[in-house]
Amino acid sequence: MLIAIDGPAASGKGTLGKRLADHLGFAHLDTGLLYRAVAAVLLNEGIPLSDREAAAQAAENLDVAHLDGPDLRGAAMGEAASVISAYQPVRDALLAFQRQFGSELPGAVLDGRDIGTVVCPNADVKLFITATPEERARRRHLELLRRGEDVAYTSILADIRRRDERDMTRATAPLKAAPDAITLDTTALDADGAFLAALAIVEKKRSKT
Ligand SMILES: Nc1ncnc2c1ncn2[C@@H]1O[C@H](COP(=O)(O)OP(=O)(O)OP(=O)(O)O)[C@@H](O)[C@H]1O
Ligand SMILES: Nc1ccn([C@@H]2O[C@H](COP(=O)(O)O)[C@@H](O)[C@H]2O)c(=O)n1
Repeated sequence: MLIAIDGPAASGKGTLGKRLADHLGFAHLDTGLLYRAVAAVLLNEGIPLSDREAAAQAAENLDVAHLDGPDLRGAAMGEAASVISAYQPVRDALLAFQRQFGSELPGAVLDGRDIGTVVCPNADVKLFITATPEERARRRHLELLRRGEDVAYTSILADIRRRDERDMTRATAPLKAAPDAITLDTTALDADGAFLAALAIVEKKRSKT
């Protein structure tokens, strides 16, 4: 079974994806980490994010075995990832790995921006996770504070709005719900509530197949 989760920044896709995968015994891929890792190569080597060729090359040579490290999860890397993810050759270079991850396993959960629309259009369950920008900024603010990054709430909110706008309006694989996705607004749900609501959708689908 393949579960596709899409949604805007800090909506809780990764948290939900991991929790669903752990509960169901599935593998989980946070595809945002792929774009963050490509951005990290450029930033670490002092290459401008506007260098499309260097970004494409970094994506082609990406070592997907090393997608960890606290730096990748930081605010600056999210912003940089959003810039290079708009380049078609970068997306092309990362597509095969994502598709393969989903198809060769008995169960997988992938989360990102274009999973239900481009990467796994035939996913068994498609979820589009949302929350208001203010609530998402509140969550990200708490998360960054916990990690020792003292960024102002207003700056995080502006960052989230800018990233959403860029991700939704880009020409290639824009962030949007697939026509057959179920939208889950988690503004008033905590992480447990979001998990239970998503699990109910998955279980309903499983009982029919
Ligand atoms: N329903 C929820 N209620 C409150 N906090 C939540 C909820 N879901 C996730 N969180 C918290 O919000 C923060 C952002 O969640 P998460 O990283 O899962 O979002 P994301 O959509 O994967 O973000 P990004 O797209 O930027 O990678 C985390 O600190 C997480 O613990
Ligand atoms: N399938 C995806 C996943 C991510 N992106 C881009 O990467 C940025 C960072 O992603 P996070 O989920 O880690 O926040 C994001 O803003 C997108 O621009 C993507 O294009 N497609």
